[in-house]
Amino acid sequence: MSAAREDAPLRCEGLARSFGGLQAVAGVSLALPAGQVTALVGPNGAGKTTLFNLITGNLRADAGAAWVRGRPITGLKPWQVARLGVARSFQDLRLFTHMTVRDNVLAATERSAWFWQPGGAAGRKRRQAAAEAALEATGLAALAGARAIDLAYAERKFLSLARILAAEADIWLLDEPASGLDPASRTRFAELLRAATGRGVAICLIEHNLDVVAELSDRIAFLDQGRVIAEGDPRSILRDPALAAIYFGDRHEPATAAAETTA
Ligand SMILES: Nc1ncnc2c1ncn2[C@@H]1O[C@H](COP(=O)(O)OP(=O)(O)OP(=O)(O)O)[C@@H](O)[C@H]1O
Repeated sequence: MSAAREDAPLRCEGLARSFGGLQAVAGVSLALPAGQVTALVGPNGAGKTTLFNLITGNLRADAGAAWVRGRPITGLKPWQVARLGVARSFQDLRLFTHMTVRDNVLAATERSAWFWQPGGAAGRKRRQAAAEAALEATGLAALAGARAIDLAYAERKFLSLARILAAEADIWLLDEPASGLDPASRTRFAELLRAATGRGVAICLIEHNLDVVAELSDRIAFLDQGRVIAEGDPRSILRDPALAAIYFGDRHEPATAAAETTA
């Protein structure tokens, strides 16, 4: 194994999980380098969200292991993984919809409180400051007193990101964080990611929009049928015709395609 892989803040080896007869994740080994955005790309059902769930402890792995800064996390509960500095967002956002924007962000700081922040009044103050900074950075400060349920779609996406920012984690797992964002919001989102990688955060992003992937990612891991089948530089992966065929659902073997053409 390369030194870079060993040094990565988050690393997994041979993670696997099936549901009944379906092998959703079939032995994934992956490292997330500090200060880089890794896009997890692949067709629907490739196992991307399941992989996140295995890393964060939301699902138990059948096989394999994962480490945060060299510490084994396999078998830990989600809150224990969070307290090691892994922050995660969900496709369905999972906000506390009837709480205020500020309280949503504060709740995220509390989950990560033990190892990262001092306790008592000083800890509370620091968490409040982190929450306010996250609200500022995501453009939500003016909406801090609004209920999450009353936010527009893009604002909810930024609230989800503000929760991640406030947790002061150095590993971010983001499940389709940019989907449905208008171009201006996407630019703001890209700036926030760049600022985070500039601080050394390791980011893994599940993303279906390949323009967003090209714009945001430093590297791609291409997942298909539960396996990483290609990994590396976005330009070469996005130009690979075989991967494009898998991504867009055209899995015809040449013989089959010929047979169909002549039928
Ligand atoms: N809890 C579950 N029970 C049964 N099957 C599941 C469960 N979670 C995921 N699966 C199945 O595992 C496979 C991988 O799902 P997963 O959601 O990880 O894929 P994905 O790559 O994230 O897909 P998408 O891009 O559509 O979100 C799919 O066939 C899915 O139906």
